[in-house]
Amino acid sequence: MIVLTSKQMREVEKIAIEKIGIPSIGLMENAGRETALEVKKILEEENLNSVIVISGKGNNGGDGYVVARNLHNWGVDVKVFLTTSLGAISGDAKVNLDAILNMGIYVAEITQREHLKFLEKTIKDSDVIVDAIYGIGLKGEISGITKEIIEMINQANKIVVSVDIPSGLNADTGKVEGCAVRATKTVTMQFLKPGLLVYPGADYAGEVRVAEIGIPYRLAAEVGYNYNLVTSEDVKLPKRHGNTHKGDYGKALIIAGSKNMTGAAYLCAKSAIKAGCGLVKLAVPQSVQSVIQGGLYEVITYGLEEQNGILSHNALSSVLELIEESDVIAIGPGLTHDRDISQLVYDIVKNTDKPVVLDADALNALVGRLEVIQGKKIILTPHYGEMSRLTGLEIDEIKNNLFEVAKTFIDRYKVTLVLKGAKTVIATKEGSIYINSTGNPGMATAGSGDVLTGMITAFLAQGFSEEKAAIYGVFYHGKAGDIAKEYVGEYGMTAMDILENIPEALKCGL
Ligand SMILES: NC(=O)C1=CN([C@@H]2O[C@H](COP(=O)(O)OP(=O)(O)OC[C@H]3O[C@@H](n4cnc5c(N)ncnc54)[C@H](O)[C@@H]3O)[C@@H](O)[C@H]2O)[C@@H](O)CC1
Ligand SMILES: Nc1ncnc2c1ncn2[C@@H]1O[C@H](COP(=O)(O)OP(=O)(O)O)[C@@H](O)[C@H]1O
Ligand SMILES: [K+]
Repeated sequence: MIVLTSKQMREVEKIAIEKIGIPSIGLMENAGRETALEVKKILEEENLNSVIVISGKGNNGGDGYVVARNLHNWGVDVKVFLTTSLGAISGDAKVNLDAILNMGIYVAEITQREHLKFLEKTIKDSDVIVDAIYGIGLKGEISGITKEIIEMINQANKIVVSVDIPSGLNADTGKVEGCAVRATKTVTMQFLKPGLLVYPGADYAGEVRVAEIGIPYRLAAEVGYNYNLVTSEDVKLPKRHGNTHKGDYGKALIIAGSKNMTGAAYLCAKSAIKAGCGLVKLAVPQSVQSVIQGGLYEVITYGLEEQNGILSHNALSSVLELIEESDVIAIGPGLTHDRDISQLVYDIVKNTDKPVVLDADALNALVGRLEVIQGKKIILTPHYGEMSRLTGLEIDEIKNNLFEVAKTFIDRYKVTLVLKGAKTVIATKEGSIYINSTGNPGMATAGSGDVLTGMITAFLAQGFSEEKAAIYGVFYHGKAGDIAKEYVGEYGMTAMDILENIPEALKCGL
């Protein structure tokens, strides 16, 4: 699903209005009416009837006047409060402000602190608040009286419908600019915005609905959009052809495990098989081979050179031989981290041009010498901690700038990046960003990432590009977690529960 940044949104609006000739006031009418219909639905469902619209001085505020006009026409008790003076309103917003004034709808200015008491009382007496203070025109932090108004909205414990984006949210990053409205529902115009889809923005946006306001969809391609929300529509699975055999679904080699982390290797290999890989080979330290083999009926295991239950650099030639007979490789889950492993991973990556998924300790192994991945067919799957080690950035810096961090990384290394988190972000070599829409907090459990690595590897083995394997792997991993949640809930969910629901998740894609 297409997602536009505020800059791209302005570009499509400009083309729609200036090149195509769609009247801007018509777009505002549609935006306001769509929001009003949403509010009406809520009022009817909850058997409520009074609304307060709080408008700012720009076009977001203009949408608010249209909401008020439509609700008034439908018999709703509606009042409008401005966070600015009436004289400051211009353009299409002014046209709509004049219309509601002419209709006799109540309009008040909240420009001084002494007005706040009255606003507070009106909010208290209203059932629903429409937030039309700022949209995509917000610049910098909110301060002063508007900040106090937003805090008042949040403390009121009312149903809040935000127009386009919750006021105070950065539409591009999801960052809170000083303060932001906590919406029950956000009606966003024509295209999703990135800030609504990642935290903290996603928390503030509540339920998001995209309203069609009359801007042609094709304009998104014209401005070269590069953000996408991955939904079930985007990850349809190809039907398998009858006349095929296991060789057609790929041979994967997984290099994983150590004496204290046999489970990681198990989870990863089993997940690859469950996600449809034709043949999975698992290379582990010799001394743990028999432990890991138990229960892994479908996987061929190899015990390689090791020291104290950890793979040693002497395993390199065996690994390279196994790679010769494989289509794709995954390295990392449960390897542990030491200097020998680090050199082993480095040399494996250096010596192959086949698609490789790098996870967990394989990422730690490459800290400080990432040049080796440059331009290769590589997918990295770091969580924020691993990303911090790879880039030297603080975890908070990564969390607050997911898109920027991901883009800077792929610009430099030209690989595929899966930046794992509550909202996983995938950045592709070509500079596109995909935001995942599945998954739940039950998946914040040890071994969940190993399952993901197995799934991405399986899609790669089945002939998907790195980009598609990453997108499909992340989506269906989340989907398997969502199905697991139906059975075991979030508290008790384990990586095995996710793994066991991979087949059910994949059935949804056919
Ligand atoms: N242009 C169009 O074609 C359409 C725009 N629409 C609406 O218009 C919105 C964008 O409108 P605008 O561009 O007027 O912008 P906004 O209405 O989002 O707000 C911008 C106004 O707030 C002020 N402002 C920005 N940051 C501030 C800060 N930190 N502190 C104090 N004041 C600040 C600006 O000076 C400007 O006057 C969209 O989000 C959408 O709701 C819709 O009506 C649909 C059509
Ligand atoms: N709150 C959450 N909501 C959705 N997905 C989550 C959440 N927390 C974790 N996940 C997913 O679970 C996986 C955890 O991976 P990782 O941190 O590598 O775990 P481990 O190293 O224990 O295997 C990632 O794919 C992540 O996106
Ligand atoms: K808003």
